[in-house]
Amino acid sequence: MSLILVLNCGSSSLKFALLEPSNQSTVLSGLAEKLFEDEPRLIVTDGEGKQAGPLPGQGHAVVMRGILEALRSRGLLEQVSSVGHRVVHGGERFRQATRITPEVVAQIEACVPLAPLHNPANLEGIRGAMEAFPGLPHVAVFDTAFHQTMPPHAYRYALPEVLYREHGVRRYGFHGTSHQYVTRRAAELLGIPLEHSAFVSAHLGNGCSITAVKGGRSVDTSMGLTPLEGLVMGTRSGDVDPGIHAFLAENLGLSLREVTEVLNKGSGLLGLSGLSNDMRELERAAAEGHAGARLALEVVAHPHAGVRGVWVREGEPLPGWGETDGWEKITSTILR
Ligand SMILES: Nc1ncnc2c1ncn2[C@@H]1O[C@H](COP(=O)(O)OP(=O)(O)O)[C@@H](O)[C@H]1O
Ligand SMILES: CC(=O)OP(=O)(O)O
Ligand SMILES: [Mg+2]
Repeated sequence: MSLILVLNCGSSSLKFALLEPSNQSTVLSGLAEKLFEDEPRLIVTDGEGKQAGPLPGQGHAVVMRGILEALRSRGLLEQVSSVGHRVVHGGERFRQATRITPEVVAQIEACVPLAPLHNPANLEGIRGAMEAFPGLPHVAVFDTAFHQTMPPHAYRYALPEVLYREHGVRRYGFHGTSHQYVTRRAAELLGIPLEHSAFVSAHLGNGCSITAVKGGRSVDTSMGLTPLEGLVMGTRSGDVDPGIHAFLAENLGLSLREVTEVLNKGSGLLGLSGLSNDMRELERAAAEGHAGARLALEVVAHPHAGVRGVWVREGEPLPGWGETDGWEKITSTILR
């Protein structure tokens, strides 16, 4: 068998799958979540069922070793013929999946400042897998690529033109593979030809984004220059008044790096609740009366949390709604 290993190094999790390309079946898949918390675990699913085991440390590199062991113990290591990597930020350079070369790695590194929670994790996955499978083709699939069809009025910020022209300051959008997949699949299931379809797709996990997809092409999305803009997320603030940076710097003496850290890692559900970035835990705590957890759920359900923003920006009602990733029950609250 000639199998494709697919790796998705997310901000808080690592998901992988081993695929049989001839019939698109999944031979093996797995998930390691809460990678930076106590006692991270790897759950592997194969034909026999699910097996969960502790990981000997935190972070993506440790999970990579766990995945290789899971493949080795099942005699699958030698059957891997290529590796696909989810990469979050590809800037304007990458409009499609791209074979990874040292030059491509350098470009992904150059985008680290634009996706500080993600591109470093993606690079760890790439380096770990390239070490494990040095002779195989590795391909990067970019979150940003699907959104390259957005028109300028959707991707340009109302900022001086020179910032776009010389420094690439624009909306890029993320979770593109996910939005593309769910809207294609939704059109298929509804029997609508893709070119006549129109959907709003919500990707709700630790990172959250919403995208307007018309005729199978992304026309607008909530995430921006970085995956910080838009919806309230696990540890990310989503939209805030841009004046907040100056306020925090001038009144609390925070450096820009510290402000970025607060907005990316200490905000969102975690910041609001003071308890957790995990929707499951917040739902439990809210049911038990935890005030912070309740507030966090109310804030994500509020229209200002941005779910309706893309819809409104697009200017016309879009009939379809697709949803994906971690959150399972929250959408009905949001759409209320
Ligand atoms: N069954 C569930 N119900 C509600 N929320 C869930 C559920 N499972 C996972 N989640 C949420 O999804 C988050 C994980 O999102 P995920 O997209 O898998 O991670 P990442 O964004 O790092 O890839 C968790 O922190 C939690 O908030
Ligand atoms: C771009 C992004 O937010 O990704 P994730 O959901 O993996 O955090
Ligand atoms: Mg995610």
